[in-house]
Amino acid sequence: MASGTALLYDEEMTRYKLLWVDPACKIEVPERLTVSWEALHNAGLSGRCIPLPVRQATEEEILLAHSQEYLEAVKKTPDMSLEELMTFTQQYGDVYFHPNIYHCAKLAVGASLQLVDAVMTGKVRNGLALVRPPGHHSQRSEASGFCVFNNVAIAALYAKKHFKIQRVLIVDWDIHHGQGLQYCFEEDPQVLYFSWHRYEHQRFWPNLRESDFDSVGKGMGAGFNINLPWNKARLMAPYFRGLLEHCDQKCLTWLLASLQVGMDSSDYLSVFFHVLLPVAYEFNPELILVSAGFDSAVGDPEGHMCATPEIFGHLTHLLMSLAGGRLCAVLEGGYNLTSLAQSVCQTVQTLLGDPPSRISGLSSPCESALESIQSVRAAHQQYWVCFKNADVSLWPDPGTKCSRLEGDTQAEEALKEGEMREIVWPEPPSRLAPPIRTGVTLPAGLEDDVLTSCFRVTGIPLTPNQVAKELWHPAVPELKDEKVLQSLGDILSLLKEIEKKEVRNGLAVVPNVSLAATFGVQHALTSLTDRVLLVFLGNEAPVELQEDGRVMLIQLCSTEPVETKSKFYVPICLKKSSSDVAGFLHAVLSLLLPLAYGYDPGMILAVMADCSLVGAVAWAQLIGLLQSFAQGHTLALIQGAEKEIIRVTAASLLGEPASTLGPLGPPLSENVKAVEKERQRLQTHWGLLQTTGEDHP
Ligand SMILES: CC(O)(O)CCCCCNCCCN
Ligand SMILES: [Zn+2]
Repeated sequence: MASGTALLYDEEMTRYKLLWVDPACKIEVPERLTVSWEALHNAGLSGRCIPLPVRQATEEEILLAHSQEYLEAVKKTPDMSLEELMTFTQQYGDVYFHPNIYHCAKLAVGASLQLVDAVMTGKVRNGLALVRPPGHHSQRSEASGFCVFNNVAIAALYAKKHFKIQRVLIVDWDIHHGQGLQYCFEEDPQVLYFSWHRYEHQRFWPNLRESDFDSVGKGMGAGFNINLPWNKARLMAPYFRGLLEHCDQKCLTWLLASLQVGMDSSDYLSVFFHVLLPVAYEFNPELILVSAGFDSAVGDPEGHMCATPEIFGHLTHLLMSLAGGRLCAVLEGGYNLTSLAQSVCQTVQTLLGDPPSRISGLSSPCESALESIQSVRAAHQQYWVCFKNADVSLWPDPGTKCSRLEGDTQAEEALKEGEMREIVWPEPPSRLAPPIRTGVTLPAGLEDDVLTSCFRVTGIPLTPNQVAKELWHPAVPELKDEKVLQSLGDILSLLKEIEKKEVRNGLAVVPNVSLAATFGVQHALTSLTDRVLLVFLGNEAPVELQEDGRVMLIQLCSTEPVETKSKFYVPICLKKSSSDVAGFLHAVLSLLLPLAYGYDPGMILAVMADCSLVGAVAWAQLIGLLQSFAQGHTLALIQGAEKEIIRVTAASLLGEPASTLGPLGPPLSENVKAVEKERQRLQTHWGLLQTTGEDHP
């Protein structure tokens, strides 16, 4: 199994810059690379990566995505005078040339291809290419938006050609629409292109009608282009204009705060749960390319978004469950040197396997984001079975100009200038990863190769009255069984190792999983955290739930569950769940993940009481996704000695990417209905469950 994270960087790519005055281009500066590289170095992250040399792309490689005449034209720029460069630049939009930019553009492509080689040959598991110029706006015969060659487009075409892969997912989280990628792959069903971008009903650059959600791809490529437009824009009502003239800095700050209309982490995660991940799992990619633009982070002069840098640690982690973890991230935009550097570090730290930091204060997606989510799901409903049962009342026709009050550019600029001075955000919390990743307690005789890299933990068996004290549980005969008392002692020592931050997560194979789960929850609540998420696969849920919210129980069962009104008890009844992998996944993505992010637990207990409910691969996928939470503090409890389940659980807890679920059939409609019913019931309590705007129930 491949391991290791590649990091590609060459300071040669800092040796070009804007040589004349152009307000549109002044933000694309060499320091973008140097601050990112230095931040990775100072955080001790670059030292944990595998450095790979960049190289110049060959002409043949560039011609995969660009025309000969365009290449010939760009080839002439190194010998051009300043005037000739300015004239040459005029023919394109929002981009600039420099005598050394052709050289750097070849290095940016070459770095991307080196990364694809290393990942596809298994030399590394994943990696990041820190490059400039960026690429996702450049087209076959045209430079655009600071881009000269389309790094990620060439990487995808190169991967298809040299590694014979047939399904590449491109995730473009840059705040601008990568129209160059859309044009390149819109008829290609082998490359699924997903982009979110500021759109504001076509008022935001590059102001293209085809950046809207109804551009779904063409011909054979229909369904393989997903645009998620962000349409909320600051409403510069004319009466603000008057106010501005009398506005001092304080009032400007207040005004900005009330206008701060960028999207935040709740919006981003909702799009992952309800749009990108369902399609990505159904597409079942063999490789993930990320057009990693960080102008979608807070503080960026282009993006004006509110999501703080740690969100990129989560977005990266959620994507690492796909394609067997083969993920190549290539830098695109990002112009606030502080949030750019922090976001790059968050991304690399997750690629290295460190647990994402807890994200608190998530709420629900804003109304505008819900409109976009609903519109995209409706537009793609005919192409992806995961949206088959989505509420389809299509949002206003695409491309409608919302009745926005026209912006007042002078005031808008004033706001922006003022705004840039005002935005501050907390440093991302440090993400300590304990020295030992996985502790394991299991009955003797269950040796297995993967378990050797776990840390064996054996506790002192509990005495019956110790249990009576620790366990608010009616005394049951099992509590006399010395195997049970031993396993409770083992769990106690595992939890203590986690509590002491010696161990990140743990696996216990137990004789009685219900007692173990009850004991684990109660001990975690007394010594580790005030919120435990218990994910229980089996029909008899162990714990009585106090409605105080200190435990959230998500129970996957096969028999009709009890009716419940509780917002902390979520029974998910799935029929034939072991064969309906798509139904299981739908429950995980549209219900379990949003709930867990909204609940923000300090500990996760993942309990497999009944091995027949889901297959080993689906369970391993779940264990991987659950490590997004609680700084990776996951305790898996398994009853019985299903060797395959034990092995995949340990492998996933150790950070091995779960193997892919393979092509997914349509989910059983009764299972989708059961999940949708729960989602409807709970979405007023847990906002991340929402997928539609208010007006459309
Ligand atoms: C890689 C990238 O997507 O970040 C490039 C964005 C280009 C933006 C051009 N317009 C700039 C207008 C200045 N206010
Ligand atoms: Zn951008």
